[in-house]
Amino acid sequence: MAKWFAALRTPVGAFSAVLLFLVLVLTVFAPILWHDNAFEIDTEAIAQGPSAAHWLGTDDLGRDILFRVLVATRLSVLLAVFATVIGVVTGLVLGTLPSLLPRPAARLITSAVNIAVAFPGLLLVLFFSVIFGVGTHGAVLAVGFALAPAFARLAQTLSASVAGQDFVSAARISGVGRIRLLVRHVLPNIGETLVVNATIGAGASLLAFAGLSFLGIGVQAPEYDWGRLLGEGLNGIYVNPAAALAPGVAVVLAGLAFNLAGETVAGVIGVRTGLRKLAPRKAVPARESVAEDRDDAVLVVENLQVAFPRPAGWTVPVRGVSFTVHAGEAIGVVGESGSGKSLTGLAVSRLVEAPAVVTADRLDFAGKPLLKTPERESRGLLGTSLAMVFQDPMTSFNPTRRIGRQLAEVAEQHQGLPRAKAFERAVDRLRAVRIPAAERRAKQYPHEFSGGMRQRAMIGMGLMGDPRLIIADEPTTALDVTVQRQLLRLLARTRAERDTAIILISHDIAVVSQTCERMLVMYAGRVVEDMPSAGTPRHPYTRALLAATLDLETDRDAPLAVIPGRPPEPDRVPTGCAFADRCPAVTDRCRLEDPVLERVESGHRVACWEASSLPVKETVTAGGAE
Ligand SMILES: Nc1ncnc2c1ncn2[C@@H]1O[C@H](COP(=O)(O)OP(=O)(O)OP(=O)(O)O)[C@@H](O)[C@H]1O
Repeated sequence: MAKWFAALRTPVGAFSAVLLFLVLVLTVFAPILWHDNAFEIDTEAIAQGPSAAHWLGTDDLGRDILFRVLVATRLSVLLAVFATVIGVVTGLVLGTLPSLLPRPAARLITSAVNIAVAFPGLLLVLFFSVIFGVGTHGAVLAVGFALAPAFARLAQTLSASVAGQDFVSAARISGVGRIRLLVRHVLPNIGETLVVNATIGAGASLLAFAGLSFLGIGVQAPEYDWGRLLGEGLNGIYVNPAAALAPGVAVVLAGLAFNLAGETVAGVIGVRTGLRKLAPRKAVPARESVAEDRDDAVLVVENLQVAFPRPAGWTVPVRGVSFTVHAGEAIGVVGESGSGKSLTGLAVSRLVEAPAVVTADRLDFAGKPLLKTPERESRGLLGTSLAMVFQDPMTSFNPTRRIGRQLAEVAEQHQGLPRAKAFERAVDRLRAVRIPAAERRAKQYPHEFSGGMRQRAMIGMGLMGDPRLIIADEPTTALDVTVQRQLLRLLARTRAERDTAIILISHDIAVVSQTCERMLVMYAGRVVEDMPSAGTPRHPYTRALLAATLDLETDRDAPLAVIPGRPPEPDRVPTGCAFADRCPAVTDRCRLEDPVLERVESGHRVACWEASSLPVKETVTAGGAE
């Protein structure tokens, strides 16, 4: 509810609410209050301009234009609403039927919808008007059915995206029928987006009605809506321009009310129809101590924050991260899901897009301050000197283009190599990452590669330039253990041969400690420990993470160690240390003050007030210190 109040306090939200309220009040009360005034004929004042008696003048029969415009609100709005309901229901049926019908019938419907979507809306309205006949009923059906294809396409796309989700597959496997699947699992998940689009569709149908009535094929006399009034007003525009302007303004304001209301609802429920620029949140949690800075630093990050706008304020999933990566160094970033590991990697690579806001006191890559360098220049630098390897090797490549060409594109773009030379280099890089029969493989599509080969090709793509840093975000999660090893070995070899630095983001603290000499432990958007992989952890969270890791020496009969509780959501981080609620060593100070990341010994920083008082050798587990 707070979100709705917050949305109503924004200028767009407040304006749309007031406008919509006015339109609804007029829809209900205008015909009751002013019906007689609107029909009263004043033979003394036929086709006159504005006067004290008739503020917007009179029509050919001497009827008051202002009252007629106000009374016409009901018919205009109701017609638009009816047509929208017809459009949404028909669209929903057409959009969801393909998932229920046998394949040939489904294809027929999908093709029909695709063809209908290709026609301009106005043409469809005119086409259906001819079929359903001139008049109010014909116009409602015409506008309604003309809206349907767009809704059908939207419903199809939305249901297809939901149908691919694991919970739908799980329901299907457990034997849930198609109709139940649709009603219970698919529709509830697409309802919000459809409602938002329906609100916006109502604005469009209001305009369509005005157009039809204006052309004389919509509402017929003696009934009248804004479109008819507009048509009549235009006949005498030189005598009384207000007679045409007033219904025109009414159409625009009511359309605006529907569209802005849709925009506001979309903002609250998270369906964005446009970007809003907001200033980043100011509040910064306790600054971490400044990162070490040596001559060979490839990346220096100081007080990095990533914030996302929400209707009720800002959520800051990365809250002031500082670290340095030196040439040839391998750093692991570990932490539970949602701790901000990936966002940190993406922010460093400048891949976090608006409306998110990335700020940092310092974000230097290869000596260049990325946040102050013009985008073109920083793109060029990152394109040749930074490589990213993502978790899902299938989505890392464009499925419609051959692997070799995708690699070659990097050299064409950033090094200006001609097409043939760039392709040669691509083959050479594929060979360097041990892709067998590289020349043949370069001509294949991503789906012809195995998962491990795709990841190696991704590293190959990074090697098209001369990377000084490779950021690998969970690169081995989707791979089996043997392929995982090969990939980690390839990263290690690349690092040794080229002095490339590596940031390995992973859930798996064991993989990180084997591959990297240093690790950053992240919790709730901050680095809580920065330590040598072979060192002894000081932070209770790192200790608990290690205790919860299984290895061959783990006692199979003992209960599994777990960290009690859950990390806080980014917009509900408590005051003080974010780990306090789950920490066995918590003190009053922890709940009040956020600990600063401080050096405890050379190359080891910890953000914990109790780090120095905890015995160094102890392992902290779920139940507390042992
Ligand atoms: N585009 C976004 N808009 C809003 N919040 C986001 C967005 N992307 C990420 N977040 C939030 O930021 C937080 C950190 O996300 P991030 O992906 O960095 O976590 P992570 O530590 O990499 O987790 P995982 O290991 O599951 O990938 C999460 O709570 C996530 O919901």
